[in-house]
Amino acid sequence: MSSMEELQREVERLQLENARLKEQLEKAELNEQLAGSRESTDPKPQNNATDKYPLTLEEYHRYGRQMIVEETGGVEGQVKLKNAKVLVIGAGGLGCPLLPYLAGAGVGTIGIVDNDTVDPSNLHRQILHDSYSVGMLKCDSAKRALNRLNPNVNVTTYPVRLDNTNAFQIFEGYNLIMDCTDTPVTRYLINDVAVNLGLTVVSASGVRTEGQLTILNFENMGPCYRCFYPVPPSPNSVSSCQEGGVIGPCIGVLGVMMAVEAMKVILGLYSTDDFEPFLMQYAGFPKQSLRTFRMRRRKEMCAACGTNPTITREAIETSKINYTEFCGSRNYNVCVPEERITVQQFDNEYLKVTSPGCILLDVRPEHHYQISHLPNTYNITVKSLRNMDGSLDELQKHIPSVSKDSDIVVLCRFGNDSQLATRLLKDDFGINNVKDVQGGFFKYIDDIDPSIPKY
Ligand SMILES: Nc1ncnc2c1ncn2[C@@H]1O[C@H](COP(=O)(O)OP(=O)(O)OP(=O)(O)O)[C@@H](O)[C@H]1O
Ligand SMILES: [Zn+2]
Repeated sequence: MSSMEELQREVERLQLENARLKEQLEKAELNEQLAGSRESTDPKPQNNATDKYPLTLEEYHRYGRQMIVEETGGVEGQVKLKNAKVLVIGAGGLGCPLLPYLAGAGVGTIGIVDNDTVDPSNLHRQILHDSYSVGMLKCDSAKRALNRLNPNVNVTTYPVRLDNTNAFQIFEGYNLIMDCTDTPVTRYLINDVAVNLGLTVVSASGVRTEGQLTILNFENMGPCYRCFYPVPPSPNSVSSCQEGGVIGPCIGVLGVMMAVEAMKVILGLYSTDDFEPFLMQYAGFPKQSLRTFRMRRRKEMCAACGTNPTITREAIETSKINYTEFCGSRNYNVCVPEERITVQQFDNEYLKVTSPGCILLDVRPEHHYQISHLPNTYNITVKSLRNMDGSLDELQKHIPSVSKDSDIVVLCRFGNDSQLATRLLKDDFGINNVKDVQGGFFKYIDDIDPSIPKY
């Protein structure tokens, strides 16, 4: 392990320790407050739970509307919710709508894992946070909101990145895991740790206008994530919210559906006899639709939950299982340094002076281009370029002046797609003088002209 990794581990260990100590302090303070208020105002508390009434009067009042729904099992169900310990990983697009419904329903203990801080671009969908929590740890912001919603709930925060070394320690003590994260790397890790500990996982994901939801390793007998996806998706096919965008209420619906499934698991509405593995797919656009597919049972050969598992606790904790390697990463670095220019060079050599015959090509999707773009640029996406199969005639339909001798500078959002486009233009179209702008349009905005809108 490099010294940087060691330092990172140490920082995470201390953050965990810090979270635990803060928790203890808060509990001690709360107990002191309660003792004080009992002494002064209520020497003989009337509303404590008893054998006859297992909930406090306040709890009967608070949860009355859901207790009278027959499916919840009334008071018995409410006690199950109170005793439940649910760990939510990710307080983002899924975690934000999920968490208040868990707290509101009276789930007694909620753990939240997230190392990220609130960014203004999160707020259209991560509505547990608000404009005043920008810059705060999402864990702290979420905890503050949940405490206000329902002070009966015990909220523990883990402001760390979940990884091979801390996952078992964090999961132990919880009876249900909610996967609200956004990358295959973390999904496989959560699955494998949950399988090893025999924990059920409610898992969802979504991007743009759609998403999906399932229950994994139900009661340690249902199929796991690896039964469904033994090999990870190609890194090029995985799109994040940052790249693909996301509609707030569409991902919100999935977070809320996760809360429904969590309640059903806790209340015992699924049993090992009748649980049928499923995958629910939701689309918000153009018409809202919800389809549920029946899935296969556990795979005997599954590396995690099968009869001879290779993904053991030891293999995970000693990092024999390398999730980043397993899931792979995109190879964008397809241009050599001579094919790349900095945003300063771009500004000085191409924008400030008129270089005759030079073509500026922005390869972002059209609706991105419409939000903001530089003057005198053409807009053709990488996909469209690829579909032209290297035909200069096709390219001339969009850029009439283009020839094999043209001078082309390519620009995209972050400087990844522009490299792919540079390769296509040089290798497939045979245009010799093509350069890509490192860091893309956003780096240009950051370093040269911050008055242009960024999204
Ligand atoms: N391994 C992990 N450990 C802790 N938190 C994680 C881990 N993986 C993902 N998360 C958290 O899960 C949340 C996922 O939220 P979401 O998918 O809405 O994306 P985001 O990262 O908040 O936003 P954007 O993709 O727009 O930058 C994030 O808050 C992220 O920090
Ligand atoms: Zn499996």
